[in-house]
Amino acid sequence: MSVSATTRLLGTGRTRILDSFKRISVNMSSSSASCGKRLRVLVDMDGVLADFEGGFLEKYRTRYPEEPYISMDDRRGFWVSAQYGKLRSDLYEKAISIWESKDFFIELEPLPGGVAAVKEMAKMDNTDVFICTSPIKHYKYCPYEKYSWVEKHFGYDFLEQVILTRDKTLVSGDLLIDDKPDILGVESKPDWEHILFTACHNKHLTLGPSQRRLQSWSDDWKAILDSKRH
Ligand SMILES: Cc1cn([C@H]2C[C@H](O)[C@@H](COP(=O)(O)O)O2)c(=O)[nH]c1=O
Ligand SMILES: [Mg+2]
Repeated sequence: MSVSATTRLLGTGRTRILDSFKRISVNMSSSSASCGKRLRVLVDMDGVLADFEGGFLEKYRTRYPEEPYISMDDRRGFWVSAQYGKLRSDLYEKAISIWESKDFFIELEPLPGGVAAVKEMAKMDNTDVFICTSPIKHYKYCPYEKYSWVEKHFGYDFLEQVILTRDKTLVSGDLLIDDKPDILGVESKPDWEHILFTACHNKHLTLGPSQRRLQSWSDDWKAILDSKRH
């Protein structure tokens, strides 16, 4: 057999061995997650830790004082822009102009109890917490300000825990605490259980029998975490 054929054969063998190792390690990691060695919690940012709706309304009313607005009580549906667009078509762009502006994301106020809860979660035994948040495509300020917001409220070291993605279905975890009712992406069966965090736009929705809510950070988030530990 030629040297190159032997090298190819050895290469194939090595690839097979590496593949077997990968399969074993993937199985080990998924089984250790399911027997609860470490719990991985993904926590959304806008509408869960940062007050996107409150920040939006305040800045929209300041910039467009003559225009109609939608109070928090009247908010329906996840997309603010869609509801403003239904109110009057040109308000769609006006709404978007608010969160595309400099300082919108960094100036969002923390929602009550969220920062303290996540800090506490991060200190719990066998628990990994990540802030999993979707940046807007107008990327001039948003991604930078999302990192800055985490540094401002959690400290520099917590930047390790930030996941910026527009597709949360690709992220693995046991729980995703998120205010968006439908979290869709390329993965049709994400690993995580979605816990719907109550917000002005979703509080009227009736959930399916197996779906769970976290009403606020005063609600029993520890019980939800414990229910996923084995
Ligand atoms: C309401 C609303 C939000 N967005 C943007 C703003 C945020 O970057 C994301 C939501 O992120 P999350 O991780 O799901 O909280 O969406 C938007 O583009 N249009 C809207 O109406
Ligand atoms: Mg959100």
